[in-house]
Amino acid sequence: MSDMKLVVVGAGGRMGRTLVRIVSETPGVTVHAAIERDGSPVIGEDAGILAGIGEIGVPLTTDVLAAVVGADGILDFTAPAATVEFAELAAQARIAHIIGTTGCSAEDEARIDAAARHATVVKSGNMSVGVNLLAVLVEQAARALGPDFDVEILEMHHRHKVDAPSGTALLLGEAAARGRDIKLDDYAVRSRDGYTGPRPQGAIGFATLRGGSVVGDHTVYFAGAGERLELRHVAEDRAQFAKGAVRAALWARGRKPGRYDMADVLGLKD
Ligand SMILES: NC(=O)C1=CN([C@@H]2O[C@H](COP(=O)(O)OP(=O)(O)OC[C@H]3O[C@@H](n4cnc5c(N)ncnc54)[C@H](OP(=O)(O)O)[C@@H]3O)[C@@H](O)[C@H]2O)C=CC1
Ligand SMILES: O=C(O)C1=N[C@H](C(=O)O)C[C@H](O)C1
Repeated sequence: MSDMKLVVVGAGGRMGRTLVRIVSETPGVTVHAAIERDGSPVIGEDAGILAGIGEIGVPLTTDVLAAVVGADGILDFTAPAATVEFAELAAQARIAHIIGTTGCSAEDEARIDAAARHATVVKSGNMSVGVNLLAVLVEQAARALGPDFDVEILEMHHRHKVDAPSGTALLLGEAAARGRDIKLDDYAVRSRDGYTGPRPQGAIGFATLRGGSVVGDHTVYFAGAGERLELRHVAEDRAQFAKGAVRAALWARGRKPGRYDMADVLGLKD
């Protein structure tokens, strides 16, 4: 089979540069085009040079319509407003759309669901193998320990991150809620300030730290009376997210349109 041709959108960003590097290093996939937004100072630069791997002959452009011609998939770690537009484009082109973008609203999610009628969409708040396995363990722990153990999720990311709680923290919260057979939205406490009163029974709490260059730290606490379990993941390198995204793209190739996540890709669903 020929190489899978992938369009990297947001190719000048932290994840975009990492994706260009990982796609270039991975057999079976190739960088078909590299897209940045209108007005970006990196337009015209070679995507490989920007990614620190030397020239690959793919200049950054703004022309995403031309980019999807002949492409098999889009790798998208950008921003919600951009992602919903790329989803519609992927649907028109009937190709795979791998979405790592976090911070999407319910309305954005509905537009992505609609696009997934025609595109093969894999979307996850975290594309690493480790976090997706952690989510399985969190679901099991929540089921076994029950509501007597208070669930709190602490995350820390670099100073540039614009959304909170992180997509990963929410993914882990969903896993805990599944384990308890409840809906996260009914129990989530996403921030605390001032005279909050005691902790509501069964709450799933979130706490956010931002600073420096932290790639991504997540700890799920199960705090009981007299004992505490802590499940933790530390991302040391963005390459793990990019490798997960490439794995998702290869998995999505030729698969019927629909909405999938990394647990589907990794075979973690029963
Ligand atoms: N699911 C996962 O495993 C992971 C998800 N993420 C998520 O990925 C997203 C990006 O993170 P990160 O790389 O750190 O952020 P960056 O801000 O470094 O990169 C985003 C890039 O997308 C560009 N962009 C925004 N809008 C458009 C558009 N309409 N067309 C083309 N390019 C556009 C930005 O350009 P400009 O700077 O000009 O706005 C920027 O270059 C975040 O939502 C983050 O949470 C990150 C890591 C892992
Ligand atoms: O913005 C980031 O950097 C990251 N975002 C994702 C998230 O919101 O969880 C994944 C990872 O932790 C890095």
